[in-house]
Amino acid sequence: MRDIVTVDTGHERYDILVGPGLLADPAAWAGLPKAALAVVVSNTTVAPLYAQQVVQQLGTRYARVTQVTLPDGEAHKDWATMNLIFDHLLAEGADRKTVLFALGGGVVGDITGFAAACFMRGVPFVQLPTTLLAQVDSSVGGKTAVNHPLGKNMIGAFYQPRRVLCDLDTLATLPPREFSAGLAEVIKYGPIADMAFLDWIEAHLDALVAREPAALAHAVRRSCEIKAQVVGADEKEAGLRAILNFGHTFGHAIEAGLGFGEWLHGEAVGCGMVLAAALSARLGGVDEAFVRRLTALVRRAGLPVQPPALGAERWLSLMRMDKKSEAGEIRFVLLDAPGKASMRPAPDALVTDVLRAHGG
Ligand SMILES: NC(=O)c1ccc[n+]([C@@H]2O[C@H](COP(=O)([O-])OP(=O)(O)OC[C@H]3O[C@@H](n4cnc5c(N)ncnc54)[C@H](O)[C@@H]3O)[C@@H](O)[C@H]2O)c1
Ligand SMILES: O=C(O)C(=O)C[C@@H](O)[C@H](O)[C@H](O)COP(=O)(O)O
Ligand SMILES: [Zn+2]
Repeated sequence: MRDIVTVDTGHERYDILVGPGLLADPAAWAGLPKAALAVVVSNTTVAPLYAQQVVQQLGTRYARVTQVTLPDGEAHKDWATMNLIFDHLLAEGADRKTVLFALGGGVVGDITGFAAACFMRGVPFVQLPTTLLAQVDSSVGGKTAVNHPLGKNMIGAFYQPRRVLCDLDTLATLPPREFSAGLAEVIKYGPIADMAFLDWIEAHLDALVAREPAALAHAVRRSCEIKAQVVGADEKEAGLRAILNFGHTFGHAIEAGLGFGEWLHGEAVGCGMVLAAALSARLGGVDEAFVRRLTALVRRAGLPVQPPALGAERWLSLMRMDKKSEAGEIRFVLLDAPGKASMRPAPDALVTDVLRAHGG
């Protein structure tokens, strides 16, 4: 049993397959780009778990299959790690048709996608996401990047994958903290786009945490549907796509401010959504009851709701680095109403007041 969600940007079109057993299902691999060489990019944690079945599938379709194993962790989402992929591709005689397969979470997916965008000015790549976060968000939509010490995802490209295979079975080995981090991006889709989905998440959170297959399948499929629709309408974030950044202006400041890897991306986004909702309430978009509702859900998902105490000036300078800022003005994704969001500036005094009220 599998679901298919299609991303259509107007000039590129690809399928996201969602279901159990996809990595081992030959049908899921049919029709991928032809090449002499396929390269599986993974990391030291995921490769021992899943690379073998991927290599086995690819071995029936490509003359040669090689592997690059990257160090694990957000702290390694950088230029030096991406260079390991280029070193491998050049040493193995890769050409313009070589296909890269990103096997892992969002870190592997973002680095591999960016490497694919750059190598020989662009080679095809396929996303094989193995975390909840990667299945509901990062593998879809073509945002690829590495971090810079001064800012999150600062160097990157929009570059779409040829296919996304969300094998739900891989989620069985995910540590609970990482699973919670993925729930943050699932929850995100409710306040910004679909309040019925938020109701569903609240009602099925226990089933999700227990990783019940039907609940997981629905959460991944619905998340991908919402993301595919937004990306299809605004691939390069001219406007609408920014709603997918709800909670991220605060969240990325936490990640960069504490040093990448201290808080997980999903943890920072969960807390960031609470702050962004509180800021929205101060500006009249939602009421305090909605902020309490979202805070309770984020907490129930096992995510932090109290930001680190970075100090007002540090918060503001970190958030000014955000890619949505223009001419030094920070722009937040705020809720105009439950289920509806847009990008706007907010007065610094109000932002620091919200941070202070939450202990930041
Ligand atoms: N491109 C986008 O649109 C987008 C969207 C959201 C997040 N992101 C990025 O994604 C990254 C976060 O991704 P993430 O949460 O997947 O983190 P991650 O890639 O670091 O993976 C989390 C941890 O789980 C391990 N892991 C992965 N799959 C596993 C499995 N099946 N079993 C056991 N362990 C497994 C990984 O090795 C890692 O230690 C951040 O860098 C974030 O900026 C990008
Ligand atoms: O796909 C998008 O657009 C998003 O904003 C999804 C986010 O969850 C993701 O963390 C993304 O990488 C953030 O993008 P950035 O442009 O703020 O770096
Ligand atoms: Zn995110």
